[in-house]
Amino acid sequence: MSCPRVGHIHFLNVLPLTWSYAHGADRGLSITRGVPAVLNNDILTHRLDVSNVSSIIYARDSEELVILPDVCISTDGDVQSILLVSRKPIHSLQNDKIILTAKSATSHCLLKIILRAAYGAIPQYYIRHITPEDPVPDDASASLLIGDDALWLYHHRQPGFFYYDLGREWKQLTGKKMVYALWVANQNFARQQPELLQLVYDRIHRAFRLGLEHKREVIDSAIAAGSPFTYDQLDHYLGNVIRWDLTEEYLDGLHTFYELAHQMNLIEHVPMLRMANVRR
Ligand SMILES: C=C(O[C@@H]1C=C(C(=O)O)C=C[C@H]1O)C(=O)O
Repeated sequence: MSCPRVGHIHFLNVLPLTWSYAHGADRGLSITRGVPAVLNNDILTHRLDVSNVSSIIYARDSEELVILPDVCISTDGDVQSILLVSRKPIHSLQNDKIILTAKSATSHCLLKIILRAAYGAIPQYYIRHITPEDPVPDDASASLLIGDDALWLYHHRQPGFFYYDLGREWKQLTGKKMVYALWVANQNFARQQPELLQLVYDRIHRAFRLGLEHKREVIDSAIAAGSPFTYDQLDHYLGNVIRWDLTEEYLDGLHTFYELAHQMNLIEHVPMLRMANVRR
């Protein structure tokens, strides 16, 4: 039996899973680590069987994919690690130049929806590599960062910039929860290898549970490995800010996200949320 090829976004927002993979939960899986933009591409080009991907990617290729139930990366309000850093207050952005991190897909759409629907702005967007040390290039008004870069900026704000948490902005705009990432499987893999799909699903669930049971050790080991955050910052971020449960309320938030993205022509249609057929 060949190893299922599984993608893993190695941001701190899935640290309990990363820790468990490093402690044996990766047995029998072939894991590829990467940033969302790369894994998004890898699942669509069939280089992976299952992956943690940007939630907007499912809507762009829903015929080819199924969603793993009960797991996602989401928040109810503040996210801390998806930030717009701006030289101007958000309500004064108009047709300004805004740089979007090259690592993301969902946050690009989220920002476009928020600026258009809440602030009436249609800026010019450019995708570029940006660093937290120099977040807003001289030729731009604002930048969008995600993941550990954004979390670092959230805790190390530089004077002269305005910071906007897109989880909070989304909640203000819609009143809903937001799903940033899903675990999806390629439809062919799901159909042809149901027992391997079940193995991956069970592994991911058990790995999250194990990582959360060892939360103190998980955070200590990240700090010992050089993570530039305090224990309390990560303790709060993991579980109080970032959530991993894909319940009805989160699915409702995801559906609203797809509807607004469709209204703005960011996706061709609002997809049906098709769940993989696994024993839970
Ligand atoms: C909450 C976050 O969500 C991330 C945002 C993604 C995107 O914008 O495409 C993809 C995966 C998530 O890990 C984060 O960046 O920390």
